[in-house]
Amino acid sequence: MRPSSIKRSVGVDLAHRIQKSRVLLVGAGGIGCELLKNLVLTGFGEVHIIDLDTIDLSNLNRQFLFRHEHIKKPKALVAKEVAQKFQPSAKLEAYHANIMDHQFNVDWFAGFNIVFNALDNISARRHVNHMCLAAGVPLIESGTTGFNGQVQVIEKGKTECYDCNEKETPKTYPICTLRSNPTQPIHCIVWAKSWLIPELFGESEDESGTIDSTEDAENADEIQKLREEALALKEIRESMGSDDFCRKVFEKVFKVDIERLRGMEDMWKERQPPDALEYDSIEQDPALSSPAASKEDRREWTLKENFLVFKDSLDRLSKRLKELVEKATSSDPKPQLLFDKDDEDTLDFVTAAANLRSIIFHIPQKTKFDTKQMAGNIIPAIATTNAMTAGLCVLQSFKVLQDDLSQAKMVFLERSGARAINSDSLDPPKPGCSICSSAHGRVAADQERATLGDLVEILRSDLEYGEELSIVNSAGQVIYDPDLEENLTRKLSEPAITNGFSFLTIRDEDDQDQDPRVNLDLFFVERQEPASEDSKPVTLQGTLEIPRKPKKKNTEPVFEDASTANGTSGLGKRKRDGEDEVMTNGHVAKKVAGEQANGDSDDLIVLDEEDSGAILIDD
Ligand SMILES: Nc1ncnc2c1ncn2[C@@H]1O[C@H](COP(=O)(O)OP(=O)(O)OP(=O)(O)O)[C@@H](O)[C@H]1O
Ligand SMILES: [Zn+2]
Repeated sequence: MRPSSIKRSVGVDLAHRIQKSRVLLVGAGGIGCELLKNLVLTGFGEVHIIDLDTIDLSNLNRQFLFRHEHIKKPKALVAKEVAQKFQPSAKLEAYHANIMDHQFNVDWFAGFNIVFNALDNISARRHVNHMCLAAGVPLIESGTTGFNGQVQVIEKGKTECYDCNEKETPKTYPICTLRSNPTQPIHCIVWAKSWLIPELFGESEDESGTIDSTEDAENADEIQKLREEALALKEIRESMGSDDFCRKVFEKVFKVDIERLRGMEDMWKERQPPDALEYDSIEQDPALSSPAASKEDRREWTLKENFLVFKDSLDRLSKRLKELVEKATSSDPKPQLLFDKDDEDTLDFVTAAANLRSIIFHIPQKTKFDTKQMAGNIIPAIATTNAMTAGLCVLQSFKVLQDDLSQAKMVFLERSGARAINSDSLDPPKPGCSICSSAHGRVAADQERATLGDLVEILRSDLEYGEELSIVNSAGQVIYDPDLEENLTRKLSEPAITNGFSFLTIRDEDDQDQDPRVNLDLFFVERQEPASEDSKPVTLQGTLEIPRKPKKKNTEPVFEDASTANGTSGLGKRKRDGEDEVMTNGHVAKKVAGEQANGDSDDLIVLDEEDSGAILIDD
């Protein structure tokens, strides 16, 4: 749009504010491409775009800034280049990087007037939420799932933050369902994707500690058997590349392991026992078929076709791993192949292996197309939902630029209700939210010298903390408390201490009658004044006020909402947690002394750790 048209549409004052603003767009995917186009055409003065990914064929149907010739190029750079053509005078900056890198520190965030989130995972969203709160920059958060979309305006101290409401936890499946007693196609798909592929081409569960027999006494025997099976597969893995590798794998997972399960008669009182497969009889079946069936992704494959695709994809993956191993030097991490829905070899392998297992357990098979959706946790992305959501983000940003938060809304897009677009008033911050009720400060630390002890000293001398304080890093690990003094001499630059120079949370553990302070999140930044010889290794930057913890809950709204709440939204506001439990960045803190704390393993396989749009399939 020409500047004169923008002025006519939104008025001179807002047009001026838009033109003067410097905004950050995080994510150049489905929503991000639409949003960048909107921002540029609306006349936003300066737009910075960040995305860590490169363009994939599957992005082209909706991420309209990208074309075939851009495949494998960085999304952020191409998005900038293409959007620049819409508005040659726009000032655009692109970063092919992870927004969670420590170079994008709180001072960098503070340089923007508004941040727009167009992300696809919870951890990056939470990170940007936290940085924006600390930097005091308004955030427009958005997301879509199929036909549903949501836009939320977040401002420190005025509205709920992204973390005020608990997020859905990822779907997990008990190990025994996956490994011994599958009853649904998804169980076989997750077995192939999250167990068989890692066992053959990645880190085996024995190395990663996925199975823990001590956790579950009832299933201890069965879990011990599963561990023995995994060890036997590890031995077979040694023969990768040999002529009989495929036969050995097949006979192990589709015959020997199945016969053992079939022998456990108690398990099959209520359902048909599994039927092991015979390699030779399938191979000798004269039925006309070939691995070319893998090209037919909408049709169910026959037993023989699954067998041939299994053999062929196992061979392709074995060759790929061999090449990686040959290229790797001794200092490189151990090469491995991981499942990726856009990687044909792993998708063929998962489809065929899952179907063979389904045949064994008398479970319906799935086509390659369906397997891709299920294994990739995909809900089809709808271009129109992304476009409408991106438009709503810009409309909400106008309220922020006009300092008129009382007019800003939580907006929902949905297809099922009476109206496609519904809105709700913004709620004030949740008093129990550990992210937005914290105080935020900045700290500079000399990478070479600064120790945890230096930081503790500054907290006591400059901020008058008492003895009872604890420090938790951004991974949720307690790195200091009065009983954990051994870390005091360790450098802040150690990953196990500061977890990548992100931020540390200081907790005042004094009793209630001592008027303890709220949690303090200290974000690492560059030193403002140049370091001199006598400058301390750790220095607090800027002024810092740390409020005292409220004596009783205060649920009064911070600002009045002038509008009437719209009750027609089927989505409604997100579930409230209503809990006061002190959590750090969503994790209950674990202590770290000496080496990095051991990750607690449980007897569940996580279907997808980070995904925000997981399909919900009941176990
Ligand atoms: N930590 C991060 N830093 C920078 N960009 C990120 C980060 N996490 C995710 N992104 C980007 O956010 C964008 C989200 O876009 P979208 O939801 O359309 O996902 P997609 O990966 O492009 O598509 P799909 O997942 O449907 O194949 C992606 O381009 C992704 O690379
Ligand atoms: Zn909050």
